[in-house]
Amino acid sequence: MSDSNTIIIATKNKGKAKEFVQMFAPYGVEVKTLLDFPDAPDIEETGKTFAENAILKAEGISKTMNTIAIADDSGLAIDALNGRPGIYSARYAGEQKDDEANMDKVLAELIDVPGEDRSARFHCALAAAIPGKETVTVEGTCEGSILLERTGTNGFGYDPIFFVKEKGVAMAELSSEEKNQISHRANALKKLSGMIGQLIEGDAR
Ligand SMILES: O=c1[nH]c(=O)c2ncn([C@@H]3O[C@H](COP(=O)(O)OP(=O)(O)OP(=O)(O)O)[C@@H](O)[C@H]3O)c2[nH]1
Ligand SMILES: [Mg+2]
Repeated sequence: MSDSNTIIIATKNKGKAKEFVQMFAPYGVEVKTLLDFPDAPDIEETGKTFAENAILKAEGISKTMNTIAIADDSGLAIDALNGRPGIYSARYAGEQKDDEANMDKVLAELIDVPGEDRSARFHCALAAAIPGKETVTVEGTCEGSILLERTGTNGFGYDPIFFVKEKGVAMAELSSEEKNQISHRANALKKLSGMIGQLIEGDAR
């Protein structure tokens, strides 16, 4: 199905796909996503945690495509909203998964919340499913807060309204190289880096 230096990421999200392509490049690994396999099934995200959903997606795709698959389940947890949108981040403003509508909803909900109470963090769970082996799950976070208005044009999702504590700017003001060093996704992937060799298609079988 693919070359030996290829990893399948079980995502249909274009923003995530682009980041994984860049993050795996230093390992000499080519990334394929479900955007390359339009007939891949939609796996229902019925879990109660990021990790449960990542496992459902990784194992679902690994089984149907008979391949190693890594899935990402991620989202934004806002303290003043008791952790919402959390695992519902993609569809927060409705089934259409509209980033602009999702940001508008968050900004409206926080309209009366002052700066010091707008703390938030991105979460990312990655699950790596290898046929015949136990699925491995890792998690990463990125701390920050919710800005009063959109700032910057890079990235995807909620990046324009997320202030990155470590960098002192909006996530959408970071270049992709900068985001991919400090993001929740990058922090999770660092924990998988020791098993990249095993995850390359073909090596584990
Ligand atoms: O500003 C952001 N910067 C990020 O780095 C980021 N990572 C995740 N998110 C949000 O969380 C949802 C994931 O939901 P999710 O894990 O179910 O993915 P998805 O449904 O978009 O695609 P898939 O991977 O399931 O195919 C996404 O749609 C976004 O709204 C992000 N927002
Ligand atoms: Mg999803």
